[in-house]
Amino acid sequence: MALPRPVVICGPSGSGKSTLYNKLLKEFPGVFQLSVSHTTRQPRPGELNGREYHFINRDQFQENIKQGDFLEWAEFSGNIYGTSKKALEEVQSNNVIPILDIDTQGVRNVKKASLEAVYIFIKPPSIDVLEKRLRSRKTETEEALQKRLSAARNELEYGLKPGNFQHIITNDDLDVAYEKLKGILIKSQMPLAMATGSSSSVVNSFLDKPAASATTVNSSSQD
Ligand SMILES: Nc1ncnc2c1ncn2[C@@H]1O[C@H](COP(=O)(O)OP(=O)(O)OP(=O)(O)O)[C@@H](O)[C@H]1O
Repeated sequence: MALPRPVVICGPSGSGKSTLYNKLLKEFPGVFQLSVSHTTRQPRPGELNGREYHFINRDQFQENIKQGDFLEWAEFSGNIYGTSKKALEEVQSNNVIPILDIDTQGVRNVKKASLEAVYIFIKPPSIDVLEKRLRSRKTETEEALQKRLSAARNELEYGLKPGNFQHIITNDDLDVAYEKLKGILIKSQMPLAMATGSSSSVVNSFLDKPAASATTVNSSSQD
């Protein structure tokens, strides 16, 4: 049986990726699932192995990388994070559509693995708006915020380059951006059945369909 096509959601920190896919997960429970990454960092209080992350040690992670078990991996602040083929297949084998939240480096690597994914880039309306949103999220120190803004410029350069993503959504008005996301998923043959709430037909409608042609959609009202 063919497996559901993963949805790759990428965009600079603060562009609204998690806000958008969390709406999707909430509106369509059992249809989508976030793929659980592996990490060498220690679990934080309340985090469960296999739920927030698969927690493994560095030796094991490096061994798994050697074995080719990871679709993509990267090191941040002294810890390795990555998406394993197995984690993705586990979601797919339950006939659930995996969502991958990865950065542009991860996208480059996932593309090498020829994953038949839908690639969506979330773009902030501007760097100024991105900065405002990150500041009001109040999750970063000034230094971390500056790092994220500087990384954002590179992410945008890759994300907006024609051909790198099948779809680009400008996250201006959240509700409009979310409707655009759903529209893209419908065009990608997934959720004709979303309206019916039937997860199996959602997944079935998503199987073995050709990649949608490149589109750029904008959540702003002039769109
Ligand atoms: N369209 C929008 N209008 C206003 N605020 C928004 C919009 N979309 C997201 N936000 C807010 O912007 C902040 C950043 O969004 P979010 O945390 O979803 O970004 P992210 O891309 O997942 O970031 P990260 O990669 O750092 O996890 C959040 O506080 C969120 O509530």
